[in-house]
Amino acid sequence: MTTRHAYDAWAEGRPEARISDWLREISEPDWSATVNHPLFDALAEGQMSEGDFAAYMVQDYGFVDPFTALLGHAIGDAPVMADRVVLGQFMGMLTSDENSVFQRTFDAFDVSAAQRQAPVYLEATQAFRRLLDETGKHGGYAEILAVLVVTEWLYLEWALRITPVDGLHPLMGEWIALHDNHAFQEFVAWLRRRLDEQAAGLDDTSFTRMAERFRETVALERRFHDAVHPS
Ligand SMILES: Cc1ncc(CN)c(N)n1
Repeated sequence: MTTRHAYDAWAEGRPEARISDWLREISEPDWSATVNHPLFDALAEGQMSEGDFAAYMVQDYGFVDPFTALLGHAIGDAPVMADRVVLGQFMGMLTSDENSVFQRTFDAFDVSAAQRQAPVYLEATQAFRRLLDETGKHGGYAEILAVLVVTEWLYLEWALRITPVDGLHPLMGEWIALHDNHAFQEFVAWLRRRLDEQAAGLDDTSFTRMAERFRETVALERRFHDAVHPS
């Protein structure tokens, strides 16, 4: 199911076939369960308490830390300067605008020093941290791109799906806007294009490993959001 042979069979008769579309399709039902997660509806509808939002952001900062390191690996492993430029620009946004939303959320919602310095991470957060760490250290560029495509494309999709209510807390609005803007859409389109190109050149074993990493990341996204927003 995750082999190049399976992809070739899927692509036959589809002139517009893209590896990233196939990866997404073989990651169902976890993909749609994450995009349509009730956490994002609660967030957009103003139904999420400030405490729950802060708790989600504490767990998500536990994701963002090794995610930033993963992006560093991507910049280092990229085959060309043009990729380093795009990834470096995203790194700039992540470590400035996005980091600032976390810090201001922790300040605004009185997240304690203990929770900031030594947070207790849920099992799902710990599993995600391990995946990001392992992929950065051992995965190689195509596998790293597979993880980045999942994490960013999923966040773009839920952000495009929801409509924030008027009067939403400004920090919640900022969190949504970070994932629903033109520059982010362009970045996700670029990530998908580069994954399609890199995956096309992989040998069969690396191709399967990349596809499994993609599916594993989608499954972890679902698990993470189920854990931070149990229904
Ligand atoms: C768990 C998770 N996945 C993805 C994203 C978007 N970078 C995020 N902030 N958190």
